[in-house]
Amino acid sequence: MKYVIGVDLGTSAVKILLVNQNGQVAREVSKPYPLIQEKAGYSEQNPEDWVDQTVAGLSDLLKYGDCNPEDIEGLSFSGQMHGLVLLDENNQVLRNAILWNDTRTTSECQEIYAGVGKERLLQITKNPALEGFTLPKILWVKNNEPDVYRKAKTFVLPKDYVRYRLTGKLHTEYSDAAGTLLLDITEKKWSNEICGLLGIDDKFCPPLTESYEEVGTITPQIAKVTGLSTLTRVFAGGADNACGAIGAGILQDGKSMVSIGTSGVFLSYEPDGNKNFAGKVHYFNHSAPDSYYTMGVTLAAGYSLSWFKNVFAKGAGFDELLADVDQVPIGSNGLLFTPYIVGERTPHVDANIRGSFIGMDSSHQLKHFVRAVLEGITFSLNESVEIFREHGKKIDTIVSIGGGAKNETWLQIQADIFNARIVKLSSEQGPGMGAAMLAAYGCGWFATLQECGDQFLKVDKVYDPIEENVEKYKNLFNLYKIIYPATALLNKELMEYRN
Ligand SMILES: Nc1ncnc2c1ncn2[C@@H]1O[C@H](COP(=O)(O)OP(=O)(O)O)[C@@H](O)[C@H]1O
Ligand SMILES: O=C(CO)[C@@H](O)[C@H](O)COP(=O)(O)O
Repeated sequence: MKYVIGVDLGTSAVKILLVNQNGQVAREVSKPYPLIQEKAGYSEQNPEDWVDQTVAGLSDLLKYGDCNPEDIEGLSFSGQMHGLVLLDENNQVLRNAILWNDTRTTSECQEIYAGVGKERLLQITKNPALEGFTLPKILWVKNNEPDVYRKAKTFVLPKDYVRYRLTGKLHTEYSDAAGTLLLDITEKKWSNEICGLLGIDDKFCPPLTESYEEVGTITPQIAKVTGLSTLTRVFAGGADNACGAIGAGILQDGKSMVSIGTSGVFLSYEPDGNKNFAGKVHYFNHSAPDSYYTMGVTLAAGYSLSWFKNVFAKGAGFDELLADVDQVPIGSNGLLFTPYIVGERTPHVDANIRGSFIGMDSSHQLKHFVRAVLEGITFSLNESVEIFREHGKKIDTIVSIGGGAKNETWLQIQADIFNARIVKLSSEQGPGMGAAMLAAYGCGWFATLQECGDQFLKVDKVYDPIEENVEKYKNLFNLYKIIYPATALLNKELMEYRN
């Protein structure tokens, strides 16, 4: 039997899947790493932690999996998007990576608009300047850490750095380049115009390739420590949402998915880069050939739940924490939660907004708060679904992936709030599966990714919306939407009290 490996460099952990030629997951390993949050709005990770944990995970996979290393034909990557990894002339890391959920760059976003112009930026990149994207982070280092910036010769995205350490070859690929705000996404070229207007040397941008291109093989040194073969072919891989979409079978017009990982995403396939959403949703190159996707992003989706668990139920597992939520009625006995604990992106581009529990009552117990958190995260994603529907998209079926797809009650809540059929696949690890599919396609096992999906992806269960619940949630959603405008000013004023 032949195998491929998909490495998903998530925000909470690296998750590695060993997948056989039939698409069955033969073994999976997960290795966590910490977030570094020095101040409110800051979010960093040490790239060395990613490398160490990926190497440790691959070693475990090889040690305890019963497959011959030579039978692993290909390996590819999926990675958290937008994170800035700055490298010097010897490709040494210059500082911690600044992540996608770091919002320190509001003034750099203004600098981008002032230098490039809002309209021109949207024409070239199809996206607005958001704090989470890579370009504002590059400018932040330029403005605030000039000594570090002077030494920087190039940058890459998180999974590109790990791939570099495994192969010795440095690249990025279009799906992650699209999230930098430096790519002309329809021309598929770094924008010399944006670089020029913002004083960035265009040699600073790394070489570009396609997600399914072979970029190298495993170095002898990495082969020695992990047990991998130096013959295993390495393919570039993609942004986690592009890979998640591949792993959820979002490969044709009309297909949509929701992903609840650390962030939350509602994503829809686009056959071309020519639609106009006026920057209200993100518009990026897909990792599948000649295609795109659009998405709305909730910054703290699964992260709101893990934050809640760590603060109020430390030591409990997710299954234990969620065990009673099906006994709590819709609306959590009059308790609403907004998941803005690190600011928000869609539909409210606001680095200052913070979360709320509205309607706390002395009768509320832990389970009411937990259900309110699940409902609030899902309401936030429904604001993205609403934008797509307002733009004429028909959304009646949504594939659900990520950690949030592990819980049955939450899947039914998704069906009822989105008013759409929710499909759960046999593996909820969309991004890792998408990376494995890119490797399988790159190895020539299938003529198209679609053919690979037909073989690899299996529906486990579907959840249909329940009419009575849909009606109740429609009313609650209208109340939920009042919270943002009602709390925006309050949260702005509270900014000075946050460290
Ligand atoms: N059993 C579970 N039930 C519900 N949610 C879960 C469960 N396990 C994990 N999660 C949620 O999934 C999130 C992690 O999802 P994952 O897709 O692994 O994230 P990432 O790719 O960002 O590292 C956690 O923050 C948590 O909110
Ligand atoms: O910033 C975005 C997308 O624009 C995030 O979706 C990141 O790509 C992180 O993903 P997860 O770790 O939550 O999967």
